[in-house]
Amino acid sequence: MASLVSTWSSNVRSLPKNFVVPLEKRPGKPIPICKDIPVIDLGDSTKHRRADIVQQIIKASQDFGLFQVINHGVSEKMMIDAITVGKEFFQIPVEEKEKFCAESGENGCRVYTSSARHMTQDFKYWKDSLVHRCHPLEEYIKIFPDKPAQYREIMGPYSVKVRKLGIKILDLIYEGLGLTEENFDNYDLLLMIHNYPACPDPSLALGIDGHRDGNLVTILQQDVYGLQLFKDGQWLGVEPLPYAFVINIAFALEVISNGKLKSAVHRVITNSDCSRTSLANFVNIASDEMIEPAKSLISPSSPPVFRSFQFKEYLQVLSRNNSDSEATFQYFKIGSQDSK
Ligand SMILES: O=C(O)CCC(=O)C(=O)O
Ligand SMILES: [Fe+2]
Repeated sequence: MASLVSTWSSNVRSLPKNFVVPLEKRPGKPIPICKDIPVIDLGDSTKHRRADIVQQIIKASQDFGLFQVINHGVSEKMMIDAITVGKEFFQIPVEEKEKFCAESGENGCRVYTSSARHMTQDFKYWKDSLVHRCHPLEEYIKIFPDKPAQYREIMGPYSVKVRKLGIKILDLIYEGLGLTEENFDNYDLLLMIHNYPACPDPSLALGIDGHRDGNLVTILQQDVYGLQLFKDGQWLGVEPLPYAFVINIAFALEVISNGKLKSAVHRVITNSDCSRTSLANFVNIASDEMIEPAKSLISPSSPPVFRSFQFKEYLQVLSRNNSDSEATFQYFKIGSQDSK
């Protein structure tokens, strides 16, 4: 049976009941775009400019946990091609698309509606997602979808460039935190392509509820408005700037920074006019490595705020908590009532 929202959404005029989110989660009144979210120019990294960029990134990561970057080294053409082919994936014939819905394990390529753990939720999010790992490319290119025809040819080089950008940003952040000698060779990249079809009733639905990402940093390309950041008790709209990437500080980086940087709580709302596509690139530490507050940031006056764990433990706790990233955050926080 056709299960993906993108397959049938244009045929429905009202929101199916199982997509109505609980009252307290509904988007509420329209949220304007926030012009204060920093936009950082990564071009020109002469020595003086580099120190300035490091400062801007650290400040944005402390104040917002989210910022945008421009002049980041990924060409406009590459960005257009990537989002176009991502959109096209959700338009391939239904039988082709739904073939990917069968579970194919952690190292496969999967397509699903709502979130990976929607089975355990009473309601669904108004989105479909395609997910696969990207690094090392020689190993993973064969699991990339073979439709649309240009998918591998476009997303292969895109993922390499985006991973490079992620490492550049992490390098700047580690410099700002005073951490050195990081070896980035084994850092992972997971790509999620989200498709949020035009929604018959955006006031009752959500693309995805408020959450923190679990990895180090997420590099997000978006086409139309929908992303919101939770800061100081309110939601702020994140502007879809052409050719910019949104950089999200995620949980593992908050842990490594011992709480100096803040992971961004964010969500996505839907709209009734058009579909929205986003490419979320999750840069992460290798899955078997320990995630823990950096030793150089720990002292008697600055004790560890989080305990050490492997990413696979994070995923287990997240799953046990029904994908509630706040409960998962508290679990790893030292001194919190929910911590182990
Ligand atoms: O679609 C977006 O803008 C954000 C998606 C997201 O938050 C995620 O994949 O974790
Ligand atoms: Fe996210």
